[in-house]
Amino acid sequence: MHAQPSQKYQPFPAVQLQDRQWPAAVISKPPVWMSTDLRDGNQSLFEPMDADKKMRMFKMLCQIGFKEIEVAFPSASQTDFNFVRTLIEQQHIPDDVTIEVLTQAREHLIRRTMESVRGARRVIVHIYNAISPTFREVVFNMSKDEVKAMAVDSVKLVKAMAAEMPETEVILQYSPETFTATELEFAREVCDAVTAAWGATPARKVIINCPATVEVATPNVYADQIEWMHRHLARRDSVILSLHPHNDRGTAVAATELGIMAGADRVEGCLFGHGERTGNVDLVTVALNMYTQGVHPGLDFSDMNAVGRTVEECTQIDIHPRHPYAGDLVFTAFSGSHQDAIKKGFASQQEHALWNVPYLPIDPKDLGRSYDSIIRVNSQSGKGGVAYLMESQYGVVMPRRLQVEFSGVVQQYTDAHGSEVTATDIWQLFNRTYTEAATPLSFNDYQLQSQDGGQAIRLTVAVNGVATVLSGQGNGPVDAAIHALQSIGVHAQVRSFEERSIGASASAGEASACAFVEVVCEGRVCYGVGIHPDIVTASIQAIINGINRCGVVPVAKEAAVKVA
Ligand SMILES: CC(=O)SCCNC(=O)CCNC(=O)[C@H](O)C(C)(C)COP(=O)(O)OP(=O)(O)OC[C@H]1O[C@@H](n2cnc3c(N)ncnc32)[C@H](O)[C@@H]1OP(=O)(O)O
Ligand SMILES: CC(C)C(=O)C(=O)O
Repeated sequence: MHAQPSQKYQPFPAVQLQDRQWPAAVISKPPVWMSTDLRDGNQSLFEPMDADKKMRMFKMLCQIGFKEIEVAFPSASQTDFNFVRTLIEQQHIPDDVTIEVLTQAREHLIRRTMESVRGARRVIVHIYNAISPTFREVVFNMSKDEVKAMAVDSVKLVKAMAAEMPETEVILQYSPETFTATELEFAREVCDAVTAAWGATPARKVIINCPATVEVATPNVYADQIEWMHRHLARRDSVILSLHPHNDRGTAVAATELGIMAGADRVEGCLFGHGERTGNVDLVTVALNMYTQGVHPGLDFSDMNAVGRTVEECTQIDIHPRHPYAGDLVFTAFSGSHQDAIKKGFASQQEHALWNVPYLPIDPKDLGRSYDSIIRVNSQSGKGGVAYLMESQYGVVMPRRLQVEFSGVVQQYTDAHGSEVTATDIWQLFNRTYTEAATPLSFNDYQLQSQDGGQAIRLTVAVNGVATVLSGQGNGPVDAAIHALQSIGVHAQVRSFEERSIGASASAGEASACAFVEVVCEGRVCYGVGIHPDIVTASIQAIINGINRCGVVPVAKEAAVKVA
């Protein structure tokens, strides 16, 4: 890198607009959206879309709700020309959708473009020429007047050709390409000349599209430029003021939002920000940002996964896992405090109340995303995340002290393995630790009888693999089992006992009771868990697992009856 970047690059000059209004504006309605996925998006792919992919993308854009779609640069290739013809001749264009075609402001290209749209019901013909000083001097070697004439002559040609095809409603769009790098006075002069040459009226508006062909400044500068145009363009009531931001500085979304606040009526961009270099503005993000402020964008992303898949297949470029609203990881929290807050947020969220879940700016369900991957566990995670997965995937709601204990077990595992643990891994770890602590004692069977206002139990256990029948009495089955175990020298107390039902699920099996017992034995305190359709069996299994985990060593007592 240059040691003195100021010797190579200069700061973008501020726009003289002292009384700018946009900073206080609020976006309260969506702009007109124009998807240029099939043009700007397409022209920047390794492999431009073939006819099938273009059609697939076109149909999806219609389904999402785009009413204006730039479908091709027809003079660029036969594929593009034919695609426009197919759309028109095979009547693929819904009544409420207007296709758009792009051409340079050059006569032979305009003629070819107009030929491509013959027979269409309605079409936006989009002409552009670059007008900034660099293009005037370096690319065209033209004066300002010559560059303006290039635009105006092209408009006149489109107008004349449109008059010869009365069956087609032709809407004119003009883009002063490289607008953001152009003197504002000159940009306005060219645009006003275009508006006049077209004869725009409030009933027959012209679209003036001001592109950030290359994003060259902070988004507030773009907003100033747009507000300046909004306030200075002639016949503003006959003009649809449009934005076409690129993302060279990574601020296209911000520039678009500020541009709308500054007075723009319309936005051009691509899904997931495809387009030249760093891409066009991502329309998904702009639209859903609006949605999260309570403004419906008029575009439907309720099956985001399907939209993402189609775009990936058509462009052959993957969506980044952290791409706003759409990436695989954007509804995922790995870190403990985030997981804890999300878990609590879900628990307190009422069905029809305003959305208020920490760390999630949008309800994933609104985009057809499930909650499944919201919490994922690695070494950065805490008890909340582990508890969330146990509950959401297996229906097991752990008592708080068990959450703390088990999260330590998971932490040891993630530290040892280094990578993410799945819900299945956690479930296996849980069972290995709490429900399958089968030595030295394991539960076989029980029989209960009411006796003297309490319960008498006949408990069959295996002690180091040897089946043994024990008897005991108590004020309930748990108490009776604890007493029965004393006959083999196991002196345990129950410090806490909770039993919950866990619903039938693919992972946990049939509907069951889940007993969590905190056992004090041999000077240690350990949880044991039992899961079984029968609640007494679940409780006794939990006690025995807890006792085993305490490291008990049972001894044979006379009261114990060995079974052959
Ligand atoms: C910012 C944008 O994304 S604009 C859209 C850009 N998209 C594309 O270019 C994709 C399709 N393009 C093409 O297929 C071709 O470039 C065509 C059909 C437009 C033109 O093809 P060619 O005539 O072979 O010219 P070529 O591609 O070499 O471009 C150079 C010509 O374009 C002109 N040109 C270059 N930039 C511009 C511009 N921004 N505005 C108008 N004319 C331009 C040049 O002056 C030059 O014209 P000349 O041959 O009369 O000197
Ligand atoms: C043709 C224009 C609108 C363009 O694509 C650009 O300036 O980026």
